[in-house]
Amino acid sequence: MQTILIVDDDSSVLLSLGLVLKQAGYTTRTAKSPVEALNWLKKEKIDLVLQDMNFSRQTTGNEGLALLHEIKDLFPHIPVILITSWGTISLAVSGMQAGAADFITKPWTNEQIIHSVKTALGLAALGTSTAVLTRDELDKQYDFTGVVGKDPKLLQLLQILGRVSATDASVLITGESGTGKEVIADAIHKNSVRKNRPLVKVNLGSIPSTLFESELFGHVKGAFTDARNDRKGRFEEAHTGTIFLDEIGDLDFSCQVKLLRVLQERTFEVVGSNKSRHVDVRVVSATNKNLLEMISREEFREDLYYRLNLITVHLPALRERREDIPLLAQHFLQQAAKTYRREKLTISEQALRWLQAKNFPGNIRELKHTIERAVIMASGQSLQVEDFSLATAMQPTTVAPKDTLPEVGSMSLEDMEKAMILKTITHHGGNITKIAESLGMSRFALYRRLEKYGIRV
Ligand SMILES: Nc1ncnc2c1ncn2[C@@H]1O[C@H](COP(=O)(O)OP(=O)(O)OP(=O)(O)O)[C@@H](O)[C@H]1O
Repeated sequence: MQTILIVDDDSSVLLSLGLVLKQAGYTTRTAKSPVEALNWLKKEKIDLVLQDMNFSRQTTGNEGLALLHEIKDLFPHIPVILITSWGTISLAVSGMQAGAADFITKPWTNEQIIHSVKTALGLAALGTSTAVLTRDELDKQYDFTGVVGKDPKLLQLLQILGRVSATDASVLITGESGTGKEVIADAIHKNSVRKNRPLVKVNLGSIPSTLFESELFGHVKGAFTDARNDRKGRFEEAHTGTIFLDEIGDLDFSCQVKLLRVLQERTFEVVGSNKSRHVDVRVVSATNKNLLEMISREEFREDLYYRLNLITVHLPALRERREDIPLLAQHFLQQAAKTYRREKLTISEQALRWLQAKNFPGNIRELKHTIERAVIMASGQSLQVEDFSLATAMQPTTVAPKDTLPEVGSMSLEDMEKAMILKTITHHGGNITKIAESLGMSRFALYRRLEKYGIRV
C-alpha cells in the first residue's frame, strides 16, 4: 500500500484529507509542521507528500516553499503536491518551478485530490529509465500507427509518450507548424486507458473570444439572441475521454482564466445556466508558439502553463530529422498513389536524396503536399527529381502581373478568392499564421473562409 504524508497545521484539514485518501486505498501520515514532516520522511518510506502552502499563520507561503525546497533536496524522487488558495496562485507557480508535481487550489474536491495523487504516483512509478528502445520494440509495446519515423530524437519522444499516455497527466506538445503535433495527440489518446472514449479536438485559434464559453462549455436555449437550442460544449463532449486544445498559444488573455478554472476545478457552467457540471477529461494541448516567452511578455498566464504541462514534449523540425525524410516520403507516396489511383508509382533513389537535402519550412505537412503534387503531375512510373522540381517550380512565388488576370466573366470573385487561398496554402506549406499574413487577414477570418470553401489544411 502506498503511503501519503499530509502536511497542514489545521487538524480538521488533516482529518478530512486523511479520510478521503484512506477511502481511496492509501495509508496516510500527518504532520502539522515542517519539522514533523521531515521527521516522517526520514524514518518511513513515503510515496507522496500533499502539502498545504499556506500552512503557517503568516500565510506568506515562505515556510511552505522552504519545506518544499528541503524535501526536493533530500528526497528528489518523492512527488509533492501543493495545496494553495486561489488568491495565492503565484505561490503555486513558484512551487512548480521548485519541482512540485502538481498543485490544487482551495476549495478542493475529493475527485481533484484523488486524480492528482493518482497521476503524480503514476508518473513517479515510471522512473527515469534511460535505455533507448528501437522502433520495433516500441511498436510491440504501444500503438504508434500513423507516426512514421525512427530518428533517435523521435524514438526518445515516443518512449516518453508511451509511458506517460497511460497516466492522466496533462501533456503540452510544442514544435513548429507541420511537425506532427496533432498526430502525437492522437497517439497519446490511443495509448491511454481512455482510448475507447471520445477524443475531442478544439482549435482555439479559430474561436473568437466572444464565443469561447459557449463553444467550450455549451449554452442553453435562450442564453443569448442566437441560442435557439441547447448546445453541448466541447468539454461535455469530451467527458470521460481526452480534450485536445490545439493552438493554445493563440488563446486570448481573458479566455485563459476561464480555461484555467475548468482545468483547475474540473467543473464548468453552461452559458445561461447557473448549475455547475463536473467533467472528467485528460488534457492534451499544442502550440507552435514559445509560451515561456509569452509568459515573460505577460501574454500567457504562468499558472495556466503549469496546469497544461505536467509533461512537455517538443517535436523536432523536419530539418533536425532528415534521416526520416525517405521513410515519410514513401509513406505519403503510398497514400497519394492510392488516392489518385496510381498504385504502381514508385520513387527513385535520387529523388529521395534530393528531398532529403531540401528545406521544408512547413515541415512534414509541406513534404506531404510536395509528394502529392508530384504524384498528380508525374507521367512516368517512377517519380524523378524533375517531377519534384517541376512541381516546386509550379508553386507560385511572385504576384501575378495585372494583365495575367483571367478573362472577365470566366471567374467569380469567390472563385478567385478560393484560388488565391489555395495558392497561398501551397506556397507556405500549410502554415496558418503565414497564410493569414500573406492574405492580409486575421487567422480567424482565414479559418472562416477555409470552412466556407471546404478547404482542409
Ligand atoms: N510522424 C508522422 N508520420 C506520418 N505523418 C505525419 C507525421 N507527422 C506529421 N504527419 C502529417 O503531416 C501533416 C501535419 O501534421 P500535424 O497536423 O499533426 O502538424 P501540427 O504540428 O499539428 O501542425 P500545426 O502546428 O500547423 O497545427 C498531417 O497531414 C500529418 O498526418
